[in-house]
Amino acid sequence: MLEIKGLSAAYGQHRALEDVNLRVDRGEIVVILGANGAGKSTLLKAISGICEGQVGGSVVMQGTELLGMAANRIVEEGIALVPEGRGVFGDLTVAENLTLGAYANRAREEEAGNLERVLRLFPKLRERRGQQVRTMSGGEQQMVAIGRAMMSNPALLTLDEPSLGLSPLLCKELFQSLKTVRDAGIGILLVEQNARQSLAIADRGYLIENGRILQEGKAAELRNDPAVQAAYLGGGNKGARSAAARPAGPVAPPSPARPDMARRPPDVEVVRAVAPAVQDQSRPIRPSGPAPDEIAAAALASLPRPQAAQPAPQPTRPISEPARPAVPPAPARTTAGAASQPRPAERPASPPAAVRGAADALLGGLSIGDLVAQASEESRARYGASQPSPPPRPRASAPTPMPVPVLEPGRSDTRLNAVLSEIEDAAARARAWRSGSGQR
Ligand SMILES: Nc1ncnc2c1ncn2[C@@H]1O[C@H](COP(=O)(O)OP(=O)(O)OP(=O)(O)O)[C@@H](O)[C@H]1O
Repeated sequence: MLEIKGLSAAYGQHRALEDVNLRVDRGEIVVILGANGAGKSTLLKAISGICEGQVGGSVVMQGTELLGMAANRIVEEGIALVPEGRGVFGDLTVAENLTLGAYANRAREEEAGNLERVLRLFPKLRERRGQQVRTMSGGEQQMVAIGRAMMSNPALLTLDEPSLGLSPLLCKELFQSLKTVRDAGIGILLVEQNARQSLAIADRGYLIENGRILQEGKAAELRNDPAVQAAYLGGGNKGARSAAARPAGPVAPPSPARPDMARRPPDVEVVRAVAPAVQDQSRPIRPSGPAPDEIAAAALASLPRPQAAQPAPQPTRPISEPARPAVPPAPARTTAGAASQPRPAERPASPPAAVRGAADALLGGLSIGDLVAQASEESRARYGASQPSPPPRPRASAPTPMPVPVLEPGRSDTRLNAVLSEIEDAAARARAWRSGSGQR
Protein backbone atom coordinates (compact mmCIF):
# COMPACT_ATOMS: atom_id res chain seq x y z
CA MET A 1 0.00 0.00 0.00
CA LEU A 2 2.69 2.53 1.06
CA GLU A 3 6.14 2.04 -0.43
CA ILE A 4 9.01 4.36 0.48
CA LYS A 5 12.29 4.15 -1.37
CA GLY A 6 15.54 6.06 -0.94
CA LEU A 7 13.84 8.80 1.10
CA SER A 8 16.10 11.59 2.27
CA ALA A 9 15.41 14.84 4.11
CA ALA A 10 17.74 17.67 5.04
CA TYR A 11 17.25 20.86 7.01
CA GLY A 12 19.96 23.02 5.48
CA GLN A 13 23.20 21.17 6.04
CA HIS A 14 21.64 18.80 8.55
CA ARG A 15 20.64 15.50 7.03
CA ALA A 16 17.70 14.20 9.06
CA LEU A 17 16.82 11.20 6.86
CA GLU A 18 19.15 9.19 4.67
CA ASP A 19 18.11 6.51 2.17
CA VAL A 20 15.10 5.29 4.07
CA ASN A 21 13.26 2.25 2.64
CA LEU A 22 10.01 1.21 4.26
CA ARG A 23 6.61 -0.22 3.47
CA VAL A 24 3.22 -0.58 5.15
CA ASP A 25 0.60 -3.02 3.89
CA ARG A 26 -3.17 -2.85 4.25
CA GLY A 27 -4.41 -3.87 7.71
CA GLU A 28 -0.90 -3.86 9.16
CA ILE A 29 0.57 -2.01 12.14
CA VAL A 30 4.16 -0.96 11.54
CA VAL A 31 6.08 0.70 14.37
CA ILE A 32 9.08 3.01 14.04
CA LEU A 33 11.34 3.00 17.07
CA GLY A 34 14.13 5.48 17.59
CA ALA A 35 15.74 7.86 20.00
CA ASN A 36 15.09 11.59 20.22
CA GLY A 37 16.23 13.33 17.08
CA ALA A 38 16.54 10.10 15.11
CA GLY A 39 14.29 11.42 12.35
CA LYS A 40 10.97 9.73 13.16
CA SER A 41 8.81 12.86 12.97
CA THR A 42 10.64 13.98 9.84
CA LEU A 43 9.72 10.67 8.25
CA LEU A 44 6.00 11.12 8.98
CA LYS A 45 6.10 14.75 7.84
CA ALA A 46 7.80 13.80 4.59
CA ILE A 47 5.09 11.20 3.94
CA SER A 48 2.35 13.77 4.66
CA GLY A 49 3.90 16.51 2.55
CA ILE A 50 4.61 18.89 5.40
CA CYS A 51 8.37 18.58 5.90
CA GLU A 52 10.06 22.00 5.78
CA GLY A 53 13.36 20.48 4.72
CA GLN A 54 14.57 19.32 1.32
CA VAL A 55 13.02 15.93 0.63
CA GLY A 56 14.14 13.46 -2.03
CA GLY A 57 13.43 9.87 -3.01
CA SER A 58 10.06 8.27 -3.52
CA VAL A 59 6.86 7.86 -1.49
CA VAL A 60 4.24 5.84 -3.35
CA MET A 61 0.74 5.26 -1.99
CA GLN A 62 -1.37 2.71 -3.83
CA GLY A 63 0.57 3.37 -7.01
CA THR A 64 0.57 7.19 -6.77
CA GLU A 65 3.76 9.15 -6.18
CA LEU A 66 3.18 11.55 -3.28
CA LEU A 67 6.47 13.42 -3.18
CA GLY A 68 5.91 17.03 -4.21
CA MET A 69 2.18 16.80 -3.67
CA ALA A 70 0.37 19.34 -1.45
CA ALA A 71 -0.59 18.06 1.99
CA ASN A 72 -4.33 18.21 1.33
CA ARG A 73 -3.89 16.19 -1.86
CA ILE A 74 -2.03 13.57 0.13
CA VAL A 75 -5.00 13.35 2.51
CA GLU A 76 -7.16 12.72 -0.55
CA GLU A 77 -4.83 9.84 -1.42
CA GLY A 78 -5.80 8.22 1.86
CA ILE A 79 -3.12 9.19 4.36
CA ALA A 80 -4.11 10.81 7.66
CA LEU A 81 -1.69 12.07 10.27
CA VAL A 82 -2.24 12.26 14.02
CA PRO A 83 0.50 14.70 14.90
CA GLU A 84 2.63 14.70 17.99
CA GLY A 85 0.86 16.82 20.59
CA ARG A 86 -2.49 15.84 19.01
CA GLY A 87 -3.24 19.19 17.35
CA VAL A 88 -6.82 19.17 18.50
CA PHE A 89 -8.80 22.41 18.57
CA GLY A 90 -9.36 22.93 22.28
CA ASP A 91 -11.96 25.67 21.90
CA LEU A 92 -14.15 23.46 19.75
CA THR A 93 -16.34 20.60 20.86
CA VAL A 94 -15.69 16.94 20.20
CA ALA A 95 -18.28 16.92 17.43
CA GLU A 96 -16.78 20.01 15.79
CA ASN A 97 -13.27 18.54 15.88
CA LEU A 98 -14.52 15.36 14.30
CA THR A 99 -16.38 17.26 11.61
CA LEU A 100 -13.19 19.14 10.72
CA GLY A 101 -11.57 15.81 9.95
CA ALA A 102 -14.15 15.13 7.26
CA TYR A 103 -13.18 18.01 4.97
CA ALA A 104 -11.48 15.71 2.44
CA ASN A 105 -13.52 14.96 -0.66
CA ARG A 106 -12.97 11.28 -0.14
CA ALA A 107 -14.67 11.57 3.26
CA ARG A 108 -17.59 13.90 2.63
CA GLU A 109 -20.00 11.40 1.14
CA GLU A 110 -19.36 8.92 3.91
CA GLU A 111 -19.24 11.42 6.76
CA ALA A 112 -22.14 9.90 8.67
CA GLY A 113 -20.75 6.38 8.31
CA ASN A 114 -17.26 7.48 9.32
CA LEU A 115 -18.63 9.31 12.33
CA GLU A 116 -20.52 6.24 13.43
CA ARG A 117 -17.37 4.15 13.03
CA VAL A 118 -15.36 6.61 15.14
CA LEU A 119 -18.03 6.73 17.84
CA ARG A 120 -18.15 2.95 17.95
CA LEU A 121 -14.38 2.87 18.28
CA PHE A 122 -14.41 5.49 21.04
CA PRO A 123 -17.78 5.24 22.83
CA LYS A 124 -16.66 7.92 25.23
CA LEU A 125 -16.67 10.44 22.39
CA ARG A 126 -20.32 9.70 21.77
CA GLU A 127 -21.13 10.65 25.36
CA ARG A 128 -18.95 13.76 25.15
CA ARG A 129 -19.91 15.04 21.72
CA GLY A 130 -20.83 18.49 23.03
CA GLN A 131 -17.85 18.86 25.37
CA GLN A 132 -15.17 21.44 24.69
CA VAL A 133 -12.01 19.48 23.96
CA ARG A 134 -9.71 21.57 26.16
CA THR A 135 -11.71 20.40 29.19
CA MET A 136 -11.02 16.73 28.46
CA SER A 137 -8.28 14.50 29.83
CA GLY A 138 -5.15 13.80 27.79
CA GLY A 139 -6.35 10.34 26.86
CA GLU A 140 -9.73 11.63 25.76
CA GLN A 141 -8.06 14.34 23.68
CA GLN A 142 -5.93 11.67 22.03
CA MET A 143 -9.12 9.81 21.14
CA VAL A 144 -10.46 13.01 19.57
CA ALA A 145 -7.23 13.40 17.56
CA ILE A 146 -7.36 9.85 16.27
CA GLY A 147 -11.09 10.09 15.68
CA ARG A 148 -10.62 13.26 13.67
CA ALA A 149 -7.97 11.58 11.51
CA MET A 150 -10.29 8.62 11.02
CA MET A 151 -13.00 10.98 9.78
CA SER A 152 -10.96 11.54 6.60
CA ASN A 153 -11.63 7.90 5.75
CA PRO A 154 -7.96 7.02 5.51
CA ALA A 155 -6.41 3.87 4.11
CA LEU A 156 -3.31 4.60 6.18
CA LEU A 157 -3.21 6.24 9.59
CA THR A 158 0.13 7.67 10.70
CA LEU A 159 0.59 8.56 14.36
CA ASP A 160 3.45 10.47 15.96
CA GLU A 161 3.91 9.31 19.54
CA PRO A 162 0.23 9.03 20.45
CA SER A 163 0.99 7.63 23.91
CA LEU A 164 2.97 10.70 24.95
CA GLY A 165 1.79 11.97 28.32
CA LEU A 166 -0.77 9.23 28.85
CA SER A 167 -1.03 7.12 31.98
CA PRO A 168 -0.20 3.40 31.63
CA LEU A 169 -3.90 2.55 31.73
CA LEU A 170 -4.77 5.04 29.02
CA CYS A 171 -1.81 3.81 26.95
CA LYS A 172 -3.19 0.32 27.12
CA GLU A 173 -6.62 1.53 26.00
CA LEU A 174 -5.07 3.53 23.20
CA PHE A 175 -3.09 0.60 21.80
CA GLN A 176 -6.16 -1.59 21.99
CA SER A 177 -8.04 1.02 19.94
CA LEU A 178 -5.29 0.97 17.33
CA LYS A 179 -5.67 -2.77 17.04
CA THR A 180 -9.37 -2.24 16.35
CA VAL A 181 -8.51 0.29 13.64
CA ARG A 182 -6.08 -2.19 12.08
CA ASP A 183 -8.74 -4.92 12.22
CA ALA A 184 -10.98 -2.64 10.16
CA GLY A 185 -8.42 -2.97 7.33
CA ILE A 186 -6.64 0.35 7.84
CA GLY A 187 -2.84 0.40 7.73
CA ILE A 188 -1.09 2.06 10.67
CA LEU A 189 2.37 3.60 10.72
CA LEU A 190 3.17 4.31 14.35
CA VAL A 191 6.09 6.34 15.70
CA GLU A 192 6.53 5.44 19.34
CA GLN A 193 8.85 5.71 22.29
CA ASN A 194 6.77 3.18 24.16
CA ALA A 195 8.50 0.21 22.53
CA ARG A 196 7.06 -2.47 24.75
CA GLN A 197 3.41 -1.73 24.13
CA SER A 198 3.79 -0.71 20.52
CA LEU A 199 5.70 -3.88 19.66
CA ALA A 200 3.00 -5.85 21.48
CA ILE A 201 0.34 -4.71 19.00
CA ALA A 202 2.53 -4.23 15.90
CA ASP A 203 2.99 -6.64 13.01
CA ARG A 204 6.39 -5.31 11.97
CA GLY A 205 8.84 -2.66 13.05
CA TYR A 206 11.82 -0.55 12.01
CA LEU A 207 14.61 0.85 14.15
CA ILE A 208 15.81 4.27 13.03
CA GLU A 209 18.88 6.04 14.25
CA ASN A 210 20.49 9.24 13.01
CA GLY A 211 18.12 9.29 10.07
CA ARG A 212 18.90 5.75 8.89
CA ILE A 213 16.99 2.51 9.18
CA LEU A 214 19.18 0.25 11.30
CA GLN A 215 17.01 -2.78 11.50
CA GLU A 216 13.62 -4.07 10.42
CA GLY A 217 11.64 -7.20 11.17
CA LYS A 218 8.55 -8.77 12.54
CA ALA A 219 7.43 -7.33 15.83
CA ALA A 220 7.95 -10.60 17.67
CA GLU A 221 11.51 -10.86 16.38
CA LEU A 222 12.30 -7.30 17.39
CA ARG A 223 10.88 -7.88 20.86
CA ASN A 224 13.29 -10.75 21.34
CA ASP A 225 16.28 -9.00 19.82
CA PRO A 226 18.88 -8.31 22.53
CA ALA A 227 19.83 -5.00 20.92
CA VAL A 228 16.24 -3.82 20.88
CA GLN A 229 15.75 -5.02 24.43
CA ALA A 230 18.83 -3.15 25.56
CA ALA A 231 17.96 0.07 23.77
CA TYR A 232 14.20 0.24 23.98
CA LEU A 233 12.82 -2.35 26.36
CA GLY A 234 14.90 -1.60 29.42
CA GLY A 235 17.02 -4.74 28.99
CA GLY A 236 20.30 -5.03 30.93
CA ASN A 237 22.66 -5.86 28.09
CA LYS A 238 23.57 -2.38 26.86
CA GLY A 239 26.31 -3.71 24.63
CA ALA A 240 24.03 -6.03 22.79
CA ARG A 241 23.45 -3.68 19.88
CA SER A 242 25.77 -4.77 17.12
CA ALA A 243 28.61 -2.42 16.45
CA ALA A 244 28.24 -3.09 12.74
CA ALA A 245 24.65 -1.93 12.78
CA ARG A 246 25.48 1.21 14.74
CA PRO A 247 26.00 4.17 12.43
CA ALA A 248 28.96 6.48 12.70
CA GLY A 249 28.50 9.46 14.96
CA PRO A 250 26.95 9.95 18.36
CA VAL A 251 23.83 8.03 19.20
CA ALA A 252 21.24 9.84 21.23
CA PRO A 253 20.18 7.86 24.29
CA PRO A 254 16.70 6.48 24.05
CA SER A 255 14.19 7.92 26.46
CA PRO A 256 11.13 5.70 26.60
CA ALA A 257 9.17 8.07 28.80
CA ARG A 258 9.36 11.83 28.21
CA PRO A 259 6.91 13.45 30.56
CA ASP A 260 8.57 16.80 29.86
CA MET A 261 7.15 16.70 26.36
CA ALA A 262 3.61 16.03 27.45
CA ARG A 263 2.74 19.71 27.22
CA ARG A 264 4.70 20.40 24.05
CA PRO A 265 2.43 22.28 21.64
CA PRO A 266 1.70 20.71 18.29
CA ASP A 267 4.04 21.69 15.49
CA VAL A 268 2.75 24.55 13.40
CA GLU A 269 3.17 22.77 10.11
CA VAL A 270 1.56 19.62 11.42
CA VAL A 271 -1.56 21.43 12.54
CA ARG A 272 -1.72 23.20 9.20
CA ALA A 273 -1.70 19.86 7.43
CA VAL A 274 -4.26 18.34 9.70
CA ALA A 275 -6.86 21.04 9.12
CA PRO A 276 -5.80 23.12 6.12
CA ALA A 277 -9.39 24.17 5.50
CA VAL A 278 -9.58 26.19 8.68
CA GLN A 279 -6.07 27.57 8.92
CA ASP A 280 -5.04 31.03 7.84
CA GLN A 281 -1.77 30.30 6.05
CA SER A 282 -0.44 33.83 6.50
CA ARG A 283 -0.56 33.87 10.30
CA PRO A 284 1.17 31.85 12.98
CA ILE A 285 -1.00 28.87 13.76
CA ARG A 286 -2.83 28.59 17.04
CA PRO A 287 -3.48 24.89 17.33
CA SER A 288 -6.19 25.29 19.91
CA GLY A 289 -8.09 27.89 17.91
CA PRO A 290 -8.51 31.61 18.51
CA ALA A 291 -8.87 32.80 22.06
CA PRO A 292 -12.37 33.77 23.19
CA ASP A 293 -11.49 37.47 23.24
CA GLU A 294 -10.29 37.25 19.64
CA ILE A 295 -13.56 35.62 18.64
CA ALA A 296 -15.49 38.32 20.49
CA ALA A 297 -13.44 41.10 18.86
CA ALA A 298 -14.00 39.60 15.41
CA ALA A 299 -17.72 39.31 16.07
CA LEU A 300 -17.92 42.92 17.22
CA ALA A 301 -15.91 44.11 14.24
CA SER A 302 -18.39 42.43 11.92
CA LEU A 303 -21.36 44.29 13.42
CA PRO A 304 -22.54 47.54 11.78
CA ARG A 305 -21.56 50.62 13.72
CA PRO A 306 -24.43 51.99 15.84
CA GLN A 307 -25.99 55.21 14.50
CA ALA A 308 -26.23 58.24 16.71
CA ALA A 309 -29.58 58.17 18.47
CA GLN A 310 -32.22 60.06 16.44
CA PRO A 311 -35.14 61.68 18.24
CA ALA A 312 -38.28 59.75 17.50
CA PRO A 313 -40.57 61.78 15.22
CA GLN A 314 -43.68 62.99 17.03
CA PRO A 315 -46.71 61.71 15.22
CA THR A 316 -49.21 64.36 14.26
CA ARG A 317 -52.70 63.44 15.26
CA PRO A 318 -56.12 64.91 14.98
CA ILE A 319 -57.26 66.80 18.01
CA SER A 320 -59.97 64.36 18.83
CA GLU A 321 -57.62 61.37 18.75
CA PRO A 322 -56.04 60.56 22.10
CA ALA A 323 -52.25 60.41 22.25
CA ARG A 324 -51.15 56.81 21.92
CA PRO A 325 -47.69 55.99 23.23
CA ALA A 326 -45.34 54.20 20.82
CA VAL A 327 -44.00 52.30 23.82
CA PRO A 328 -46.44 51.88 26.66
CA PRO A 329 -45.01 54.00 29.45
CA ALA A 330 -44.43 52.25 32.72
CA PRO A 331 -43.51 55.05 35.08
CA ALA A 332 -41.46 53.80 37.97
CA ARG A 333 -42.65 54.69 41.40
CA THR A 334 -40.43 56.77 43.53
CA THR A 335 -39.74 55.77 47.08
CA ALA A 336 -42.42 58.23 48.09
CA GLY A 337 -44.86 56.26 46.01
CA ALA A 338 -45.42 58.89 43.31
CA ALA A 339 -45.15 57.86 39.68
CA SER A 340 -42.11 59.41 38.03
CA GLN A 341 -42.54 61.25 34.77
CA PRO A 342 -41.69 59.23 31.70
CA ARG A 343 -38.28 60.03 30.23
CA PRO A 344 -38.43 62.47 27.30
CA ALA A 345 -37.54 59.82 24.72
CA GLU A 346 -40.42 57.66 25.88
CA ARG A 347 -42.97 60.42 26.26
CA PRO A 348 -45.54 59.94 23.52
CA ALA A 349 -47.05 63.42 23.55
CA SER A 350 -46.36 66.50 25.58
CA PRO A 351 -48.88 67.14 28.36
CA PRO A 352 -49.27 70.81 27.39
CA ALA A 353 -50.45 69.74 23.94
CA ALA A 354 -52.97 67.43 25.49
CA VAL A 355 -54.19 70.14 27.84
CA ARG A 356 -54.41 72.59 24.95
CA GLY A 357 -56.41 70.04 23.01
CA ALA A 358 -58.90 69.82 25.83
CA ALA A 359 -59.31 73.60 26.01
CA ASP A 360 -59.78 73.78 22.25
CA ALA A 361 -62.39 71.09 22.45
CA LEU A 362 -64.26 73.08 25.09
CA LEU A 363 -64.11 76.17 22.92
CA GLY A 364 -65.18 74.21 19.92
CA GLY A 365 -68.51 73.60 21.55
CA LEU A 366 -68.06 70.16 23.04
CA SER A 367 -70.16 69.38 26.06
CA ILE A 368 -68.63 68.93 29.48
CA GLY A 369 -69.52 65.24 29.33
CA ASP A 370 -67.68 64.85 26.00
CA LEU A 371 -64.73 66.71 27.41
CA VAL A 372 -64.56 64.58 30.55
CA ALA A 373 -64.91 61.36 28.52
CA GLN A 374 -62.13 62.42 26.14
CA ALA A 375 -59.89 63.49 29.01
CA SER A 376 -60.47 60.18 30.77
CA GLU A 377 -59.69 58.18 27.66
CA GLU A 378 -56.56 60.19 27.02
CA SER A 379 -55.44 59.77 30.60
CA ARG A 380 -56.03 56.01 30.47
CA ALA A 381 -54.12 55.74 27.23
CA ARG A 382 -51.17 57.68 28.55
CA TYR A 383 -50.91 56.48 32.15
CA GLY A 384 -52.91 53.28 32.28
CA ALA A 385 -56.06 52.62 34.21
CA SER A 386 -54.29 51.83 37.46
CA GLN A 387 -52.01 54.83 37.46
CA PRO A 388 -52.89 57.98 39.32
CA SER A 389 -53.55 61.14 37.37
CA PRO A 390 -50.46 63.16 36.54
CA PRO A 391 -49.82 66.02 38.91
CA PRO A 392 -51.45 69.30 37.86
CA ARG A 393 -49.21 71.48 35.78
CA PRO A 394 -48.58 74.85 37.33
CA ARG A 395 -49.49 77.71 35.02
CA ALA A 396 -48.00 81.08 35.72
CA SER A 397 -50.58 83.19 33.93
CA ALA A 398 -53.68 81.04 34.08
CA PRO A 399 -57.02 82.81 33.80
CA THR A 400 -58.99 83.42 36.89
CA PRO A 401 -60.23 80.12 38.24
CA MET A 402 -63.76 79.38 37.28
CA PRO A 403 -66.01 79.87 40.27
CA VAL A 404 -68.08 76.95 41.33
CA PRO A 405 -71.70 77.68 40.32
CA VAL A 406 -73.89 78.35 43.27
CA LEU A 407 -77.12 76.50 42.89
CA GLU A 408 -80.09 78.48 43.96
CA PRO A 409 -82.84 76.54 45.60
CA GLY A 410 -85.94 76.48 43.47
CA ARG A 411 -87.05 75.14 40.10
CA SER A 412 -84.76 72.81 38.24
CA ASP A 413 -84.95 74.78 34.94
CA THR A 414 -83.84 77.88 36.85
CA ARG A 415 -80.87 75.97 38.28
CA LEU A 416 -80.00 74.61 34.85
CA ASN A 417 -80.08 78.11 33.36
CA ALA A 418 -77.77 79.28 36.11
CA VAL A 419 -75.29 76.50 35.35
CA LEU A 420 -75.36 77.20 31.62
CA SER A 421 -74.79 80.85 32.30
CA GLU A 422 -71.75 80.05 34.43
CA ILE A 423 -70.37 77.81 31.68
CA GLU A 424 -70.81 80.49 29.08
CA ASP A 425 -69.01 82.97 31.34
CA ALA A 426 -66.16 80.50 31.81
CA ALA A 427 -65.90 79.95 28.08
CA ALA A 428 -65.81 83.70 27.48
CA ARG A 429 -63.06 84.14 30.09
CA ALA A 430 -61.03 81.34 28.57
CA ARG A 431 -61.42 82.80 25.07
CA ALA A 432 -60.28 86.18 26.35
CA TRP A 433 -57.28 84.64 28.13
CA ARG A 434 -56.26 82.69 25.03
CA SER A 435 -56.34 85.67 22.71
CA GLY A 436 -54.59 87.85 25.33
CA SER A 437 -51.67 85.46 26.05
CA GLY A 438 -51.11 84.36 22.44
CA GLN A 439 -51.40 80.73 23.38
CA ARG A 440 -53.38 78.12 21.60
N1 LIG B 1 12.29 22.30 11.14
C1 LIG B 1 13.52 21.86 11.40
N2 LIG B 1 14.55 22.66 11.13
C2 LIG B 1 15.81 22.22 11.39
N3 LIG B 1 16.09 21.03 11.92
C3 LIG B 1 15.07 20.21 12.22
C4 LIG B 1 13.73 20.59 11.98
N4 LIG B 1 12.95 19.57 12.37
C5 LIG B 1 13.75 18.61 12.85
N5 LIG B 1 15.04 18.98 12.75
C6 LIG B 1 16.17 18.19 13.14
O1 LIG B 1 16.12 16.98 12.43
C7 LIG B 1 16.47 15.90 13.28
C8 LIG B 1 15.35 14.91 13.34
O2 LIG B 1 14.28 15.53 13.99
P1 LIG B 1 12.92 14.74 14.22
O3 LIG B 1 11.99 15.68 14.87
O4 LIG B 1 12.51 14.13 12.97
O5 LIG B 1 13.37 13.63 15.24
P2 LIG B 1 12.50 12.62 16.10
O6 LIG B 1 13.09 11.29 15.95
O7 LIG B 1 11.10 12.77 15.75
O8 LIG B 1 12.76 13.19 17.55
P3 LIG B 1 11.78 13.25 18.77
O9 LIG B 1 11.53 11.84 19.19
O10 LIG B 1 12.57 14.00 19.78
O11 LIG B 1 10.57 13.96 18.31
C9 LIG B 1 16.80 16.49 14.63
O12 LIG B 1 18.20 16.64 14.71
C10 LIG B 1 16.13 17.81 14.61
O13 LIG B 1 16.83 18.74 15.37
